[in-house]
Amino acid sequence: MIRLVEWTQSFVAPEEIELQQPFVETAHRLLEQRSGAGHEFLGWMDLPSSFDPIELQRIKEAGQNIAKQANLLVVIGIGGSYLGARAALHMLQHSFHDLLPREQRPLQVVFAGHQMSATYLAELLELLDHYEVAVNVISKSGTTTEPALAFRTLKQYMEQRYGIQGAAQRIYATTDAKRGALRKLANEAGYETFVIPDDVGGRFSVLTPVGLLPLAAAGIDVDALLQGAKRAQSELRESDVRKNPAYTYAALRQILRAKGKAIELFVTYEPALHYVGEWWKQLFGESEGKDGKGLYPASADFSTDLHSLGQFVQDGARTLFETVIKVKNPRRSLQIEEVADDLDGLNYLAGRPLQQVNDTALEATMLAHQTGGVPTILLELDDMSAASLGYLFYFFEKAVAVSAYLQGVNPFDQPGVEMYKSNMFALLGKPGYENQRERLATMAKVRES
Ligand SMILES: O=P(O)(O)OC[C@H]1O[C@](O)(CO)[C@@H](O)[C@@H]1O
Repeated sequence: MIRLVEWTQSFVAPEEIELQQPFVETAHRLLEQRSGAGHEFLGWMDLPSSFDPIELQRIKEAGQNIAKQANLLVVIGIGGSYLGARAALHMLQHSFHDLLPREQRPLQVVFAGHQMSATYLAELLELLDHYEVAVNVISKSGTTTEPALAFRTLKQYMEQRYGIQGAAQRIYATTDAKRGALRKLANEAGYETFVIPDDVGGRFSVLTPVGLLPLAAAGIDVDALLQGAKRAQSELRESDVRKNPAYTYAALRQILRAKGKAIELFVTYEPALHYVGEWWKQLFGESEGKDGKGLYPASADFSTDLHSLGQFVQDGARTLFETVIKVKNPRRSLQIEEVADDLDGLNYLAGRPLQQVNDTALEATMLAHQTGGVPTILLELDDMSAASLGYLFYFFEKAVAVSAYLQGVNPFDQPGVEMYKSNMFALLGKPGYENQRERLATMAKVRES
């Protein structure tokens, strides 16, 4: 479902990949034997094959229930508790889902809690009265400020509108089995709850209820998603770097990093994959960007961004390589028509599928960027189905785990995210952060002087 089609061999020779085999073998063993750094967070590896069928059924039923109760589902979460569902909906639903006639989109999903913008939240609140609303609040820790604040506001809205009991029947909480503020609140309020397993970190949680419940509510085939991931789980077991495309990709990235490429640009030619790029950025950024190491994960939508970033990619600082996703069989096709006057001079393309032009743009760009000193890794995704997306999720999860081990870091922690949070708590005056507040005040004075 994903194939590694080619990479720029003038930058990385096949023998260089083979030389990685002993290191890949070690990384593979660390994963399979569950003995590497962060091994307590390897639950994602078996999720597709070991998902509890009763729990899956409960998720699907809750999804159906949401779709009956509501025509608007507000999904509250951030990072790994947000991006997977958003990526899947954006890729699998109609490109103009929001514009479809009402009867063709029985349930609309919107997101909140993925930032702290008052404008965003206030304008969302303004619209809610026009819909029947349900809420899925998702937080593994239950303490993340952004979703917690959004939920405080939404909970109040729901209770005022539907009453405390009525609101409780329309609020679904996805969180830790036992710990955290959200678990406590959900238990006390009597919400239906779903568990994010202890051994699955946020950015690896798309195939848990975190991703599956909103997707089930939106009518996405979650069985197919899991089936695709299951296929990846069984096909990406091979320890040979030449035979396992996830490992070839991991090795290529690390070789390119060692050659001074500091930025990986995730490129798609299908706008529907835009949020897959956003999901991918968190997966790779949080897993690898630590101990002063890592590739900076960036993303771009081509050919759109060729007309904004293209100049830099072709000709700017030579610190980039690209990972390009080509969709082999996109959802739709469209033929370019011949017109009598040919005023736009495009008749030379008449009779050809528009997709052919898109594919040619991809090829032309790869050649141009290679000439400009930008290596490319080309991945091909079969199609834009739920099964292929499930495969893609698992492919990148496996790749990042091995890549991070090759790089010598723990793929499953994110210590660097904490500093902004604790600084913010100190500046906001949260009890317990008084010392830090003083330190920040001193820093501010030094800056002013
Ligand atoms: O689900 P939670 O615990 O609210 O965390 C959301 C996200 O925030 C982070 O902890 C980073 O701030 C991510 O790792 C995580 O995916």
